[in-house]
Amino acid sequence: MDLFRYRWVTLLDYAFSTVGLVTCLICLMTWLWYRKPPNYPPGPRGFPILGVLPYLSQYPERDFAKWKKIYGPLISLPMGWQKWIVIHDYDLIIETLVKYSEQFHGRPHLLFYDIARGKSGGIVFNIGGPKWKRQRQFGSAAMKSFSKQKIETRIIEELRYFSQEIQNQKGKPFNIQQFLTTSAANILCSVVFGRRFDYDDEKFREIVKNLGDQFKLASHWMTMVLTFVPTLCYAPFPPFSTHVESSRKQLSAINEYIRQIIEEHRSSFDQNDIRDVVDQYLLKELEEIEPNIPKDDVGLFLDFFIAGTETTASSMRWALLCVAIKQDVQRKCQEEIDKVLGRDGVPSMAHRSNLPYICATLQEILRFKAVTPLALPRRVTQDVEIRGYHIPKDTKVFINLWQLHYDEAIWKDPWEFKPERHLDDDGCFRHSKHVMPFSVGARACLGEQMARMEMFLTLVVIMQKFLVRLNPADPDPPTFDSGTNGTIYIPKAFDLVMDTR
Ligand code: HEM
Repeated sequence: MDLFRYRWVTLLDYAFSTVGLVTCLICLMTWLWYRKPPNYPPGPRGFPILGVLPYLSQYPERDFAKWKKIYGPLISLPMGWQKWIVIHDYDLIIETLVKYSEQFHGRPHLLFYDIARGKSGGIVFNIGGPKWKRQRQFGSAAMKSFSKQKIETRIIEELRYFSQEIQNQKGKPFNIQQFLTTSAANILCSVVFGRRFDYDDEKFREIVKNLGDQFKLASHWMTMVLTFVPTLCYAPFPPFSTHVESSRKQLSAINEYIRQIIEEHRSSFDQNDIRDVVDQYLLKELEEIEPNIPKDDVGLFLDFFIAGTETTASSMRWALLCVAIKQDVQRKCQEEIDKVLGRDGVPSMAHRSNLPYICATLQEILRFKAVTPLALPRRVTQDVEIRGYHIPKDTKVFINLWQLHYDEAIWKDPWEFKPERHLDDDGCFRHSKHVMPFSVGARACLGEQMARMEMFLTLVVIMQKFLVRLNPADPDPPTFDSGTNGTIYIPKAFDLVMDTR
């Protein structure tokens, strides 16, 4: 009997001490969680471990903008275990990204960034520092070595094939996504690799599809879970392991494709005849200016592909959705083009000054439907003081471009699609520094000039040749809000009817 009682007492002792220990641990974790570093920017505290994640909707940039109204333009957020800050307002964006560009030029370690980064680090996902600076300088010089004129010629050439593909649809409803992505990928290929590919080239189609799938994967809810609770990536069972593995497989297929193109260039390389960006790279490699990049690493070229294809193609899809929904805007674009170019004139960048309404429409599309509402995340590379707040090294940073584009202090009726807001009283186009889809500072988009040229010429060609309508038979027609938010904000799939004018 005594032995029985003794066992019970011991068991109860164990139970009480375990509960006590767990309670202490939870208290300690909660205390650690709620303790902010001294002088840290204000912001919502969220829940222990999960931080503010349970509060976030599918539009985190809109949630952040609501918190900005409570806490001010510089807010701190716990996202899972990670500490983030969010920067709002034009002045603060310039102060941090331009004035303190050295401190704000890093990129964080995030799941898909780590997968895409490769051995050399590349440009887009590079964590920052001297390796990034060297590759960015090379990328920037290589792009500049192509005159605007040359890039323009390649874009116009590609748009001929593109228009033909659209004409081949003969006014039947179709999804334009694949054509826009192929066109954007081809424009990049002709500048970077010196060649384009046919729209029905099997291998190229597969690569373009892989690229699109990468963005779909990055927009998947699982990516959000793995990004903010990265330990789950090491779980050796689905869906965690399969999610990461699919991304790796797709990227390695694209890498292999690029590697082959570089090898072909290497075998026909002539330093007196530099044909494209790859040749520029081989020249540098020969001169041993870039000795730290392993010869088999194609990260830099993969970056151009990832950064330059889906962004431009999705921006154009938003553009077409906007003019399909706003037929009055489409009509004004067409009237202007008819006056300046007629139905058969070949458009060029020189026509820009005579096409103010087209320029205003494009700027409105980039404001209203920026595919990069939170730019790309940055990382603080050294401790820094901003407006009296202390931001420790390695803090992760969101730049809320969406809030700038919808700021009621800057824009009247920001929720309306109104190209006219970018015209002055004489009907001349007014460039706005507050429309910033390419971001600013040391890490601003390297392809801005090319993307702007591509979007301008593509919109002019489409408006000149086609009438764009939503599919009248679509039971669930797309709206301005039919988008999915992930690495970039892309429109959901929709069909268009495009009749020849
Ligand atoms: C409409 C189309 C595009 C948009 C909206 C866009 C936007 C952006 C944004 C927001 C960033 C991040 C900037 C930051 O960290 O602050 C970026 C980076 C970058 N973009 Fe673009 N981009 C577009 C097209 C292109 C094209 C066509 C290319 C290639 C030719 C390109 C190449 C790059 C590169 C290489 C970076 C990385 C820069 C770095 O980290 O140093 N982008 N882009």
